[in-house]
Amino acid sequence: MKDQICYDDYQKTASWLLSQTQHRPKVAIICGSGLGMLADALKCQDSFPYSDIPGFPQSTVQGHAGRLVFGELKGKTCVCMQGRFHMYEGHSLCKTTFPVRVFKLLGVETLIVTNAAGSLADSYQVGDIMIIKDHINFPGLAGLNPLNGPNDDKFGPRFPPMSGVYDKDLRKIAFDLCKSMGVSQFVQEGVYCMVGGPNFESIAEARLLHRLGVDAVGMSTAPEVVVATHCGMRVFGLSLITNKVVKSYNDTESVNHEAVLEVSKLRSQTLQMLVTELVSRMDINNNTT
Ligand SMILES: O=P(O)(O)O[C@@H]1C[C@H](O)[C@@H](CO)O1
Ligand code: HPA
Repeated sequence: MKDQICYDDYQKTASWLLSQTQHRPKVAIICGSGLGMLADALKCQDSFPYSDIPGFPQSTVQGHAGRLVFGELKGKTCVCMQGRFHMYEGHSLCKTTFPVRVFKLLGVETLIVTNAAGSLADSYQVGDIMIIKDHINFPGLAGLNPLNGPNDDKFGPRFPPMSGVYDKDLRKIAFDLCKSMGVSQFVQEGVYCMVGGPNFESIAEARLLHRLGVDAVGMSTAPEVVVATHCGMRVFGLSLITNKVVKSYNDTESVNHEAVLEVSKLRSQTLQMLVTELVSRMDINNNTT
């Protein structure tokens, strides 16, 4: 896939998908590392390996199956990415966010992003679910932004605001749902920070992020959210805290990807239930043909 992607490229992929499925999703869900089971809750599935979808990038990370799944969650039509694209895989940011613009052209209005993340906040525990209140896009601050290059006005403005991006109403609904599900003791709300990866943080880096007010750190999400916001989508995000980031030179533990995937499994049912109930409460105009 080429690095400069134009409107026609997104359009071709969207048209192909619309010709292959009757589903017309209003909600898109991106599954984080080890969180692909979110798609298992979809009823009446049509699924497509990324390798079969014209123009789609390919997933290379363990825990990211590489399948686009269409289906219904409690009667609401959704499309779910089982596997996302990360900058550290060698994809340009245009490629990592390619599906988001395709979703826009499919008619998607709300994007739900999920990820596995390490916690910096001292009060967080492994297995906590963090409702994302805001993000720090470190690569973005350093000039690595998926919106770099000529702006396509068909998608959105040259200088999109990024304040208030994570929808307040959806966050409130999610909180209330967690209370009614009896899981609020391990639900947090906080700031997610994207770093480039693929290495985990050094202790000095972890301390820097902690001082900056970061609650959880990961290697994705921010570029997808920037592109979704640019094209006018509503955004909701969840981080699953899979590890505590090592902040002390006395700490002998270290993180690894396998441990991240193990913790993801542990909370899979709760996350699935939360996302399903959240979607079922969304005010969306379903039209499924
Ligand atoms: O796709 P996400 O952000 O959930 O993946 C996280 C960040 C790295 O890709 C990986 C590290 O274990 O998990
Ligand atoms: N750091 C960065 N990304 C991550 C982590 C982490 O500790 N855990 C899961 N993804």
